[in-house]
Amino acid sequence: MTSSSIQHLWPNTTEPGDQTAEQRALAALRQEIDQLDDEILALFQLRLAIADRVGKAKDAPQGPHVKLRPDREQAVMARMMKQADPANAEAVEALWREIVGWGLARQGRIGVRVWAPVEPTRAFDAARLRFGAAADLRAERDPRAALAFAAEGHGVAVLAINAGDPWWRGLRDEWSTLSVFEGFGPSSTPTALAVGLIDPAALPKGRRVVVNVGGDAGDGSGARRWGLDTHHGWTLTLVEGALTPGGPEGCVGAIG
Ligand SMILES: C=C(O[C@@H]1C=C(C(=O)O)C=C[C@H]1O)C(=O)O
Repeated sequence: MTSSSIQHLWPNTTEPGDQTAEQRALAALRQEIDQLDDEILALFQLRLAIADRVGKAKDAPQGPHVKLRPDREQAVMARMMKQADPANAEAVEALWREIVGWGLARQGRIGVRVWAPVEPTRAFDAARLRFGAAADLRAERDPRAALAFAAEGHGVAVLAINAGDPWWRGLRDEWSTLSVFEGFGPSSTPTALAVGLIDPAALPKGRRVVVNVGGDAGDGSGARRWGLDTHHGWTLTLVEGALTPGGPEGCVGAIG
């Protein structure tokens, strides 16, 4: 095929002068996007390199904790959401979760084991949104296997709050090194919790998760409490207020 016949088939793609005003406007906008993409790419790669350096500056994995820092991630997300145009809030949240997820992956990809016997895709989707594409997500059939995975420091577990298996009781005894650091659910009352070997100092600020033996009398402070589950005298509760993780109140984490 000769070049003249190509010009004949696509007459408007040859010379800029042959383009319509609409095509020129479109090309100019795409050029703007290309330039922005170049800037975003340069900044993203710079951010990844800095996340790498942050990882090297941390104690983990020599220490007992995973490199994930929920309090820092909470602060990064809050800063971005405060500045974002409300019309873009959903897009900014999803994108920054990805950005932070890849920042963490620079320090070692995180494994996530999900146990959710009812509506497993819902918990899986929530975990994917929270930890991003960089995370290695897998379903578990047994909550104990997910907890063991987290307790061995390989990654974190996302577990449904399901009366069929009150795994959360174990956070007071055999899994006491693990902390709850995230809640997932359609409302502010979570239906699944994320647990991991999180440095207690790095737990998010906000509502505390409490596992109590022998009912939920409260601590007398009048702090608001939301009961999440009860099983044979054990309760799983959310409490507003700064209880100390590992303290006698039975505080096993925080979900912000
Ligand atoms: C970069 C860090 O490590 C991880 C990655 C983060 C990020 O990319 O912003 C934030 C918290 C950590 O989970 C950090 O701790 O600051």
